[in-house]
Amino acid sequence: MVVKRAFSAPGKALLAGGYLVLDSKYEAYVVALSSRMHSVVSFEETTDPNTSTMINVKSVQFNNDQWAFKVDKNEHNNYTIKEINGLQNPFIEKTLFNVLNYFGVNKSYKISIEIFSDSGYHSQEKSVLKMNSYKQFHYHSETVTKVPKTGLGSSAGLVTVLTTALVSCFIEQFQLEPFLKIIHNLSQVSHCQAQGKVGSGFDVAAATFGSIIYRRFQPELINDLPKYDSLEYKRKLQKLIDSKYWGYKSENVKLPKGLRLIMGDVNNGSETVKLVSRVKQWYNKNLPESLEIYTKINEGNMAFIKSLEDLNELAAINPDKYDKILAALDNKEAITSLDSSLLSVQKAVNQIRSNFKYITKKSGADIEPDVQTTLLDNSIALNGVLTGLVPGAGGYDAIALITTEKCDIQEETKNNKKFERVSWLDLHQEDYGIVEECPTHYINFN
Ligand SMILES: Nc1ncnc2c1ncn2[C@@H]1O[C@H](COP(=O)(O)OP(=O)(O)O)[C@@H](O)[C@H]1O
Ligand SMILES: C[C@@](O)(CCOP(=O)(O)OP(=O)(O)O)CC(=O)O
Repeated sequence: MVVKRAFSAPGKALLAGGYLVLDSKYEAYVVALSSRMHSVVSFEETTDPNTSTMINVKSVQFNNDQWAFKVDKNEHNNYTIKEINGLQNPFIEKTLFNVLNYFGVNKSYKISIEIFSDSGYHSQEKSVLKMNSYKQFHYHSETVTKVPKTGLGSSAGLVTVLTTALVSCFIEQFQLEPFLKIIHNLSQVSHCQAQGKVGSGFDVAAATFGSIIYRRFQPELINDLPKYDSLEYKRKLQKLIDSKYWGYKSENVKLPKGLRLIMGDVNNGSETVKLVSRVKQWYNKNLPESLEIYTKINEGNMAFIKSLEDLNELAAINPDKYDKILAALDNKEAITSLDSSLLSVQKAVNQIRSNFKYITKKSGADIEPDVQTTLLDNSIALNGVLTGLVPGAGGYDAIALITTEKCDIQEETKNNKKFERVSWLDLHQEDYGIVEECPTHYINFN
């Protein structure tokens, strides 16, 4: 019998906690985005148990990209994954490798997985929009590695949603909720291995759990895994996923009512690795001053989180007052007349930005370069914009704004030279991480 299921997982924007989140003593504020990665999986047991499991993965939006993986066992009875045409996609390969070794499945399967990605992840230039009554996706004429990315975390979304699809094949009567932790832990392992580095993992955590306050796991958990082809790999992986203490925090949050996130895509290509290494170098060479700067940024991050909580509370206990202060923001009345919790958000962001500006000057890492400062300052002056910052590692890639829901940024910035480099992405913050979707919503796109 062929079983078909579908899942999706969101993209991310790290609003507070960039760089600091690499150290587990600091917390970060991560927003999940409405741009999602989707996987539709069909699986069946093969009638001949001696045939190898075959897993086909298709990403039709990217010039019909597809990979065919044959699953075999090595001399230690661990699973090996080989793309039979020599095609590369480390994110898919590592995901299959870890899920199969974790479950140690004994039967043979035929598994087909289709990947779809929402438009926010990639530049839509030279693409064609196809749709059915439920969903719409952009189709590109190039393979996935050739289409410019916007930096919303396509690989983290891919790994998370693919892990979910595979886990659903190997657990009878699979439901998401009880298995979210296993999915998260497996996805972190595969994503780090495919990236060749252990980052903070905030992107995989947001893909799994949605908008969260995040504190990382210890990188040694993943770094200490033995070599892929070793006798120990499977057992150590199972132990790591099931019984090691990970210690990460993923506490669900949402932006206050009436406020929304707007992402502006400025430039292609992320420089995260280079930026992180420059900041680390600066940090280590400049102790204890660098610690003081981090402490000030962390105070700003915590004040940012607290002021958003205060706004959530105000919206609940005094909705009339709350609506009035948001209305004031829409008309950009004198800033001083705004409520103290709105001012607190702005003050917290200023504290974060000014200290990152300092690091930018001292370290040579362009976290908030001058062009981005100008763009942010111009954006913050617009009606309905509460605050803005460079998300994640910063750099020239993107800006993130918190605005009122009424704010029509497209209209306000239309034909304005100050904003000619920005494309406002059509997305919003989303509470949820992985969700189950209906497989019939992914057919007959025209
Ligand atoms: N829709 C997709 N289908 C197949 N692979 C994808 C898709 N989206 C992303 N990937 C994989 O993720 C890689 C991009 O990951 P990465 O460089 O980490 O970018 P991002 O910052 O968007 O996560 C691609 O080269 C590809 O291997
Ligand atoms: C510096 C960081 O704390 C944040 C980087 O955030 P981005 O959103 O810029 O990341 P990428 O999508 O991986 O390029 C590194 C980390 O947390 O791993």
